[in-house]
Amino acid sequence: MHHNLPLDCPIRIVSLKVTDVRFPTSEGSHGSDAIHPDPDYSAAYVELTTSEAGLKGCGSAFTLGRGTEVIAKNIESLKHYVEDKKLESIVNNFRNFYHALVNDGQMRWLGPEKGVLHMACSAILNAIWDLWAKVAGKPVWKLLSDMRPQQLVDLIDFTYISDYLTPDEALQILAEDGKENDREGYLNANGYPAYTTSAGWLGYSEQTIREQHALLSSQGFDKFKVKVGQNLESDRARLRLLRELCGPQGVLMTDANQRWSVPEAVAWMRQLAEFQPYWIEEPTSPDDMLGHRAVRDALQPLGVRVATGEMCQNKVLFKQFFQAAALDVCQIDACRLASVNEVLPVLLMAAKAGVPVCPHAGGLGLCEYVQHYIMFDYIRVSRSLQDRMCEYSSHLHEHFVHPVRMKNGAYLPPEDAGFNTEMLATSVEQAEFKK
Ligand SMILES: C[C@H](O)[C@@H](O)[C@@H](O)[C@H](O)C(=O)O
Ligand SMILES: [Mg+2]
Repeated sequence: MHHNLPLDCPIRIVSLKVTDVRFPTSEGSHGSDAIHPDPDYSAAYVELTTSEAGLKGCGSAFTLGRGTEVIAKNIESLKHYVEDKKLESIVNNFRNFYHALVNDGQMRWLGPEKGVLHMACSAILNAIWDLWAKVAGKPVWKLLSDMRPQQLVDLIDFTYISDYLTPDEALQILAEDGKENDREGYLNANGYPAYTTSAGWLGYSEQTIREQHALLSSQGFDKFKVKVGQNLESDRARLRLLRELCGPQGVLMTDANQRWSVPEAVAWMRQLAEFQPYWIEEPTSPDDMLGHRAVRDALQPLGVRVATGEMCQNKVLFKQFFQAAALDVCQIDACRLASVNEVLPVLLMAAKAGVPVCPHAGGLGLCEYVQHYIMFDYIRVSRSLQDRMCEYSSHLHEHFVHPVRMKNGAYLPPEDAGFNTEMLATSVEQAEFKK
């Protein structure tokens, strides 16, 4: 593998520090849905200090408040994978490093590759990617977009997925096509299309929905997601309101956050179909592939797609969702999948399956992460914007050193080196949860 860092002296990771940060978003019902009535947007926030003064890698796992300390503890148990290691030795053998980390012989019993432990791995890997991109002097999407196909394939651990995607197939998908389509230029000029959830949280009053809709449409948004699943009459009222506000051309999505059984999902969505929802997100358990498939089959005649993925535990489950044709829209989550090394194969499997990827981004820092994935997906993987849009929520960006930049309801490609995930020191200090 030849990533070859442009370094004179190798950079060593000196220490890993993890902080439990929590913001009281539930006070304003921001982020609320049918199954999470009081989310406090939080994170286990990792900082890797290095032998280079002032240079650090920052990453996180997004959480909802209580329980963040559990992920933080898991991260501490994995410290020795990075402390006193050279960055070069990690990224030049990234596939092996990744495999060793997510398969730690003792910790693995708590997973494998799922739940708290996998999110802990994600936070650590996210911080390594931030560090690598900073050292390379590029934003992560650009670091990836500039890699040769083989370099990208070398980042991927094909364990448990090679029956669906082989390294050769991955190479073929990534093989550079002519530069005649200037997709990077397109993104710089127009940005990547987004939709927003910030007018549709379940706990918002009619007045808040109206105010948020007015504000967000003045910022150029014309696609809105509405939380559903708690009360049918209230769902119908809120969808009617947003349909009125958006007009017949506006795009409306619905999100049930796993609230229903399969038959309930179908019956409930039949009652909402007249408002023409573009998709229903997480209609049932995130682990129930065949259930999703049944909902998809039942709703197809109504023109309602099935979206899922924010709680899809790993690349193996995503593989099965593709194999079972159980989803129309793939919603990767940047802190549940274990960073770039696992998002990459999911993007590639989605491309093989012909499924658009529309990342999940309601949460702390998720917009900052996923913008890198959509830019890269457009430039090197799917090479398409057809049926694609990335979630945007407007909360807590002010706590980041380099927050997302939006223009006319679209994400502009990030320009700063790194993963845009470094938080302001003052914010970390203020939001640190003290027991
Ligand atoms: C608790 C969270 O805000 C979720 O409601 C949120 O991530 C949501 O599912 C989304 O799709 O944005
Ligand atoms: Mg959702």
